[in-house]
Amino acid sequence: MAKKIGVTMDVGNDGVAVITISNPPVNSLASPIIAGLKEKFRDANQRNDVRAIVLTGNNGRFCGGFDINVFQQVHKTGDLSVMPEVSVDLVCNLMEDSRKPLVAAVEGLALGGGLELAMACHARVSAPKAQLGLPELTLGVIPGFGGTQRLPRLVGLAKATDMILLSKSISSEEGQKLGLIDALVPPGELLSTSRKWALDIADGRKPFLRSLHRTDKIGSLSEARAILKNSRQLAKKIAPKMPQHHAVIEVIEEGIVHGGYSGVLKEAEVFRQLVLSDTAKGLVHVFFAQRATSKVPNVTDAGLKPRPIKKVAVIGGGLMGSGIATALLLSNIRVVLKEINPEYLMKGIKTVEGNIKGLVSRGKLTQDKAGKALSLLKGVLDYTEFKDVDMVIEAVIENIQLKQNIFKELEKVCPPHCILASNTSTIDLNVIGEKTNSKDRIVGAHFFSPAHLMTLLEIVRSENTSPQVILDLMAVGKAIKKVPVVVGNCIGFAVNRTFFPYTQAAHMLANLGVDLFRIDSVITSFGLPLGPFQLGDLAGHGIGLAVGPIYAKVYGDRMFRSPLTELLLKSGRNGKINGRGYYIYEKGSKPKPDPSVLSVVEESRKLTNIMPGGKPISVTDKEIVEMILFPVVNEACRVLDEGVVIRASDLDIASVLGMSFPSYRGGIVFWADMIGPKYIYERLKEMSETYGSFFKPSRYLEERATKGMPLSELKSSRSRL
Ligand SMILES: CCCCCCCCC/C=C/C(=O)SCCNC(=O)CCNC(=O)[C@H](O)C(C)(C)COP(=O)(O)OP(=O)(O)OC[C@H]1O[C@@H](n2cnc3c(N)ncnc32)[C@H](O)[C@@H]1OP(=O)(O)O
Repeated sequence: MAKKIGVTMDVGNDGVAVITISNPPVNSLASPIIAGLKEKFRDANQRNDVRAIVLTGNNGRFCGGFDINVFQQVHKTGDLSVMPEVSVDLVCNLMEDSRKPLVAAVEGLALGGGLELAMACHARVSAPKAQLGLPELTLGVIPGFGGTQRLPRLVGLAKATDMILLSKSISSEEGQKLGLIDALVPPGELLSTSRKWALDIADGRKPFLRSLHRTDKIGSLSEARAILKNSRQLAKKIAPKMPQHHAVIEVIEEGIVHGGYSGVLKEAEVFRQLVLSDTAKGLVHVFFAQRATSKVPNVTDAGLKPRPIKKVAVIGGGLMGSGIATALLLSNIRVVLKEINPEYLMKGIKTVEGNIKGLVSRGKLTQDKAGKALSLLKGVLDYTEFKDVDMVIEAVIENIQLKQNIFKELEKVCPPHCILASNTSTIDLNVIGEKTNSKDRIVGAHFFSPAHLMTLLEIVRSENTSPQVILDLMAVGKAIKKVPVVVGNCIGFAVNRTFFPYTQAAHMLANLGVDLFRIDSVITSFGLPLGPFQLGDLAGHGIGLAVGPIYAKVYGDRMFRSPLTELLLKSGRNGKINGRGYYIYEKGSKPKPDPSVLSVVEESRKLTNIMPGGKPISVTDKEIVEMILFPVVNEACRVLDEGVVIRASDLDIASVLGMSFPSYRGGIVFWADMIGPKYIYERLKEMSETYGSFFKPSRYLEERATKGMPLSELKSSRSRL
């Protein structure tokens, strides 16, 4: 059925015109909606039978904000003319300065431009539990319909800057306490109360308040300056690299110093600059890329419905298993945690308890909810409880035979509908299920550590996994607040496979004589939270040593065999776990670079002997970024070429959520396309001529570079999905 898009106006006998936005699913402000609003407000202002106006949204949602597709259009064309002129002629002139009172009837959500329209009304009536906020900064822009000026005038400067900088939504209940919402009424009374309110204003029984003209919540100039000083510090702390966080404070300040209207004009000017920034391009891409992951051909469009998953068994109470169990429990799913002996089981349960207590102490979970979550956990030592589980997630050590035996056993003890998932990060799913007749219900559920905090869930399908099983796991993933990305079966899957050259390249650079702490600092300046060496410390070098040969077996042609990890372990450094790696880890203080590790690096350099003429190479910071991240792009090309992901943007999301690749760079493929495949290809070619085949450009990259095509444009190729 075609979506009904438009703006309607119904004028009642009471003289109230109800203007309704319809643009499913969130009533976003697409160009025809904005044009429709202008037309209806003009009409309502001119008609003699209209005394007052109510603005609302269809289907229980007021408005999810400006249509983000328009930003994407601007990014593709660079043409700003598709951005409508709204903030003055619609929001100020036709709405706020209208002689006829205007009331917003809010339900469901009023976000971004949606809340901005509501704030331009002369009063706001809301149904309970509506979500109110200005999340524009998450898209690399700032509010553009006067929100930077009206929110401070309605809720006070400190609260407004907090909501805007942190893109934090509040409920309509909180909105009422703050003065953003004038009345809270049950949904059934929303329109009648709003109509009455509008007429009360028209008849002088209630005040005719124009938000932009208000000053009562702003305080003195010196108070305002003190608040803005704190905001600047907050922006510096939470988003040092984001231009929009700093720009929005300047815009708010303009309005405080020179008045709201001046602020509105500055807001429009700054908005136009920011919307074309690389940050906005990256963040808008990530917004759509994340939503695209929920569309999986032949799975989500096959007319299937997810089956309910009420009870899940987790095998293995180690770091991963207990993290997975925690994530499930927090979403009210019953969990059976299985271990092989009471000691390990107790340790697993304690870890789950610790995870949950940690959330309580950080204010992220109430004591009540923590108690409820823990009451859903049952520790077991045998398979009796498995007779009615809907899903099993195996999270034991990476041992092929052990996993094969477990799956063989699971086939016997679990009901036939039960999904059999493995949290393996390296072992082929076909091998894991080799000894079973249940290959259609075997699937990879690859969580990232710590599993209760990291949002990515790689759902790994083999050629035998059934669409129903994939759909069910996607639904569980969403229920436990993860972003599921469906990927194909290969060593390392999408994320670890794409990023295995990250550490390798770093080791090569260190062996070529570049200071490892400099490498980490250059990479964190680029935007990753941890450089490759600190990341290695966090994962533990024992793991690095164990998985190395597995990768070497399949990707050996492009591996740099570095002795560094082995030497590190020999010198008693396993990373954060034992307090020493490249850095020193002490409780309560930040990791400190350990200068004594340099002797280990020297030993490695002697063994590899790759420094040209025995002398350290000299590289710029830009070259360091390229030498570390272009090999990652090169592997991403292979992942795309082999069809390990459905679409390039899935790899972007996977890199952002699984590797913390900076979201404002849009993910690994988006970033590479911004630089241009040709440049990357040429640089890798030069590097491979100087430093060897580790850098050799892949066929896919070469082809894209020669044809001038972006990496993200997939041809239907050797799909594994
Ligand atoms: C002066 C110079 C000139 C200036 C002129 C310009 C000035 C602009 C100033 C205002 C700027 C803004 O408002 S910027 C926008 C601010 N708003 C936001 O950031 C809200 C973003 N949306 C969300 O957070 C969420 O989608 C939310 C609304 C809570 C609903 O969440 P749900 O989980 O229910 O659903 P989702 O899966 O996320 O979304 C359902 C579908 O709706 C789409 N969708 C959601 N919000 C959308 C939006 N704002 N625009 C387009 N599409 C949107 C998603 O892509 C999905 O599409 P499918 O995947 O295809 O189904």
